[in-house]
Amino acid sequence: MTQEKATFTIKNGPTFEGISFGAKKSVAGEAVFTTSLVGYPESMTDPSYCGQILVFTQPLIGNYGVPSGTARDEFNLLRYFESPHIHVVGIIVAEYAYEYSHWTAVESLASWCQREGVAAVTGVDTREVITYLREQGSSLGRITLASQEPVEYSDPMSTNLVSKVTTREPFHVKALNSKCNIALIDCGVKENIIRCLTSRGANVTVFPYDYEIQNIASEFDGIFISNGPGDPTFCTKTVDNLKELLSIESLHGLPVFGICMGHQLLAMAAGAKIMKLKYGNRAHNIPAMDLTTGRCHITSQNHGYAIDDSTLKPDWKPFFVNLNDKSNEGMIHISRPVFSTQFHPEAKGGPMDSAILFDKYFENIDSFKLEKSNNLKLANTSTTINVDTLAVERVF
Ligand SMILES: NC(=O)CC[C@H](N)C(=O)O
Repeated sequence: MTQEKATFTIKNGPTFEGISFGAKKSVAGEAVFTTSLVGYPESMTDPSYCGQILVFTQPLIGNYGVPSGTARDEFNLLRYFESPHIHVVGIIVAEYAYEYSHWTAVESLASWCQREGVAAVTGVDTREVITYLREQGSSLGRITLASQEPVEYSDPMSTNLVSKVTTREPFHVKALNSKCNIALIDCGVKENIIRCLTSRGANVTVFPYDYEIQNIASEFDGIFISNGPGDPTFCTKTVDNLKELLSIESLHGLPVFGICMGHQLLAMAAGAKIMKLKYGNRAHNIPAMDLTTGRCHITSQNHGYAIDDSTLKPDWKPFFVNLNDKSNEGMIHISRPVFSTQFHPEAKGGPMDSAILFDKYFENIDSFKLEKSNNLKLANTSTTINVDTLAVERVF
C-alpha cells in the first residue's frame, strides 16, 4: 500500500507529522494517552474509549498483530476483544511494527484499522505529545491525511456517549454452573467484566443504561454497574434509577458493585460530586491503596473523570486512594454490601491484583442469598424478566 503523510494536531497546540497506516480518513476527538505496554486490541475495543484519539507511550505498537474479533469462549463472550468493534477514532504511535508475530494474530493492526475506518499515525514523537498533554491537560485533537482537508475539532465529552454504546435491548449470558443471577447496567460494558461474573457462577442479564433497574432488582441476587465512555453527568436517568434503588428499604441487603463509570454513577446517586481530572489516568500500573487493609494494588485504569470523595455522605467512606495523584479510587457503604472502584479489577489488559474484589462481591451475594432463604419477606416470587426470550449478545 502506498504510504501517505498525516498530521496529528492538538487544538491550540503543536502539530506532529507522521505517516498514516490506518484508514484513509481524517478524524477529530479528545486526545488522551495510555502508558500501558500491551493490550492495544483490548483498549481499542473498550467502549470507554469512544470518540478518543489514543496516544500510546509504549513506542513499539502492532508487533503482535490483532487476534480474532469473532472467536468466542465457553460463555459465548468475545475471547479477545472487549466489544465487537474499535471505539477509538484514531491512534498515534511512535513506531508502528510493520511486521507482526503471535500465535493468536489473524491480521495486522494496520489492516484492522483500515477495515474499521480508524485513523492511525506512526512516526510521531509521542514523548513530546505526552509532555504537552500532561502540562496542558486534556485537549482536543485531530488527524489529517495529506490528501484531505482537516475536519473540525469536536468534543466527544459534550455528548451522551453512553447512549451510543449501551445495548439497545436486554441480553442474557449464562454461567456454566449457575449459582446466582446478576442484573448488569450496561454503560458500555467490557466483555471481560461479564466473564469475571459468569466464570464465578452468575447468570448475567444485561440491561440498557437507562433501564428502570429498581423495578426488577428484587428478582436478582446482585446489581452490577459497568464502565462506560464520556462525562457521567449525561447519565441522569441512570443516577435517578440508582438513587431510587438505594432508597428501597427491602433492598438494603442487595449487593451492588460498580466499576469506573459504574463507580461514578453510584457515587452521584449517593450524593457525591464528579470532577474532570487534568489529563486522566490510563495505564496498567497505577498504585491504589485499600484503605480498609492498607494494602496496595497495582491497577488497570482508563478514566478522565473522578469523584470528589470529600463530598461523600456520612453513610459512605472512601475505599481506595490513588497513591500517585491522591484521587479517589473507590467507595464503600458503611453498613450495606455496596461498593465500587474507579480502577478496573477485571484488568484486561493489566495486573490481576484486584480480581479479589469480584470474590468479595460474590461473598456478599452468598450472604444475601442465605439471608433471603431465611427471610420469607425477602424471597421474591414474581419474575417479570423471562431470560429465555432475551438476546444472547449485545443488541446495537
Ligand atoms: N472506563 C470508564 O468507565 C471511564 C469512565 C468515564 N467515562 C471517565 O472517563 O472517567
